[in-house]
Amino acid sequence: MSLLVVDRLNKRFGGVSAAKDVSFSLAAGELLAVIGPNGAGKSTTFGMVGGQLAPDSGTVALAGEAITGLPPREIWRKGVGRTFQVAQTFVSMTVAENVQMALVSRNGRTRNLVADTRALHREEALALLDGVGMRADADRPVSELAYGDVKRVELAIALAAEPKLLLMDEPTAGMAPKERAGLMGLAARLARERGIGVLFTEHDMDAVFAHADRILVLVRGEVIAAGTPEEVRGDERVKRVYLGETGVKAALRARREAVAP
Ligand SMILES: Nc1ncnc2c1ncn2[C@@H]1O[C@H](COP(=O)(O)OP(=O)(O)OP(=O)(O)O)[C@@H](O)[C@H]1O
Repeated sequence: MSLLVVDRLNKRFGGVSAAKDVSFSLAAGELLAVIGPNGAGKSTTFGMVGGQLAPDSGTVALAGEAITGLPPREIWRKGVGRTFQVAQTFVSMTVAENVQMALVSRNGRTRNLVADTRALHREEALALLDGVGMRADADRPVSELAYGDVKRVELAIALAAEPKLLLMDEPTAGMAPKERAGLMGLAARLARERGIGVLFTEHDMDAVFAHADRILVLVRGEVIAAGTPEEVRGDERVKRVYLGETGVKAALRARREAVAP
């Protein structure tokens, strides 16, 4: 059974069709990239899966259960996590405390006493930080970290909720190219190891073609192509409207580098 099934979602904003019969599915442990030019409907599609936006029509099902139009908190409880929202970290707290807060939240305990949090779930938090290569920085305040390291901590925070599905909205935005490849590679490895389905948007085509199992191409709210990186790369319509010849060559190079031993 697919982990996520999105069936004919539609959303209009006034005269603009931001999503037109958008359908796709995603398996556990699979990475699906949603790409397309500015205004293609990527954020709208994410919002309808995450609960921030109610679709005009269509359905979203997670592990066979309808979640269409539920509030974001309810969708989160059912196992849909989101990464890379800046507000997710508390900069005055340490790296470990941030992850501990997420673990407390997952377990549904009260967050009233921050002092208690310092002792709770410490070992589990350290194990998660180990997984993202941030164990050595556990007791530093987040405010001291480099941007790329904050992103790693955010990934650990997202994993603390034990999501079935992770929504990653431009995870590498604002990062240097080398850091981008590292972060996406890490997210891909952890998702596959843990059987987490990942839906991500990304403007960096190198990151998309190197790490996505499948790619969905949106243009003006419509899915114009969907398939493996190889299929999408070879799609004439995609080449014409989006990637262009330069993009296709860059994509080929990124894929070669990612699969090289
Ligand atoms: N709240 C809104 N009110 C009115 N129009 C909106 C709203 N949200 C999105 N739109 C419009 O819907 C279309 C799709 O926007 P969306 O943000 O989903 O695109 P996107 O692919 O995420 O773009 P970007 O890559 O620039 O983030 C655009 O034409 C946009 O102007």
